[in-house]
Amino acid sequence: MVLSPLRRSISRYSTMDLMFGGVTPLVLGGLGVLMLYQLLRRMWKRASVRDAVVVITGASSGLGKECARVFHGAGAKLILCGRNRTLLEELVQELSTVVNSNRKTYTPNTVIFDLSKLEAVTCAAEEILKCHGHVDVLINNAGISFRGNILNTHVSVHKEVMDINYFGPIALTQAILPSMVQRRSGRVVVISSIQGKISIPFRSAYAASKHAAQAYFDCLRAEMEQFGIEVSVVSPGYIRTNLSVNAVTGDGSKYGLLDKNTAEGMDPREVADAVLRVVQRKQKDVLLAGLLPTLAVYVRTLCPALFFRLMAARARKEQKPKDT
Ligand SMILES: NC(=O)C1=CN([C@@H]2O[C@H](COP(=O)(O)OP(=O)(O)OC[C@H]3O[C@@H](n4cnc5c(N)ncnc54)[C@H](OP(=O)(O)O)[C@@H]3O)[C@@H](O)[C@H]2O)C=CC1
Ligand SMILES: CCCCCCCCCCCCCCCC(=O)OCC(=O)COP(=O)(O)O
Repeated sequence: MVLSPLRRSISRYSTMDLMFGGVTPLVLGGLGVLMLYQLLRRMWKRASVRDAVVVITGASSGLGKECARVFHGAGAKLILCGRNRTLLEELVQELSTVVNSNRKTYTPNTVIFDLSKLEAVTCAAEEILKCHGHVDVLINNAGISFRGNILNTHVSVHKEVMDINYFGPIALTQAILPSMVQRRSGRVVVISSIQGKISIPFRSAYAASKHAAQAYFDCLRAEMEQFGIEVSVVSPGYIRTNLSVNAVTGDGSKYGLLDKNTAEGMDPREVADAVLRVVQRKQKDVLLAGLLPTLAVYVRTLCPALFFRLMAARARKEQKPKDT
């Protein structure tokens, strides 16, 4: 189309005017307002854990112990759970001596029980509720891992891992939920794993228990929303703890070794800080892992055939000496 010189200059003028005088500042201004709104919304949405009653299972070591330190520092009223009374009492002692000039801190309570014993879990839930009359945040952190070839694994071992990583936490959650529902308030956090999203060879019992937990807590999130109760699933990659040392093998014996991946894993303190942020920001489902494990989760979803090939190759390469 050929424009007359006058119409060309009007058209050019309108375009320039629209870009620099009209639309651009409007768009930029709009974006600025939107960003400010999002920032303020995030700040308003933040939940404080100060004075909140926070239950942490598996607080005697590793990630649970670091969560205890971080949530204590943030001013939470802690109820620390585990089987090892001595380790938990040492932690209470340590936390009681921490001086925090910024905010009031509380001496934690402890509740000792074995997650694999369902009656003990029910009694423990009653004891937990008696501490402060309610629970604001339940962090299902305790867990055990597994090392073994499926061919040499007793079904009783699958059951043991499932009892500790799945049935125990869901029994505890269900025992505490009614009081949360009554108060129309509360948050349930579960420390799952990247292996709740993908399954890698020689981890069958562990990966299965973490997948089960992911499914259960996703259902719980949907069912609890109407009562104002929120659910967070946190899925970390390797963390530098005793998880591999405490892992169980196919015949039920302890694995007892610190794996290289675990030794080179994330600092538990950083993961604990991230768990605090998950609670404060009310995040629902969070991956805490490096590029490769995160990529693996996407490849498993988008290109499963490739993922299965990679895992089969890994299985051939990584036969554990204990399994041959
Ligand atoms: N380390 C890692 O690489 C990763 C860990 N995770 C998850 O983090 C969570 C914490 O593990 P982590 O700190 O690494 O490992 P640790 O072995 O250091 O800690 C495990 C905790 O679970 C408790 N626990 C184990 N069995 C039972 C039981 N039968 N009843 C009650 N408590 C029990 C232990 O306490 P006690 O002995 O006193 O009973 C201990 O405090 C687990 O759920 C794990 O799956 C997720 C991804 C990566
Ligand atoms: C073409 C691109 C392909 C990319 C796909 C890459 C596939 C690589 C596989 C990576 C596997 C990551 C496994 C991570 C496992 C993990 O972090 O687990 C956390 C734990 O719970 C550790 O428990 P464990 O008992 O196993 O120590």
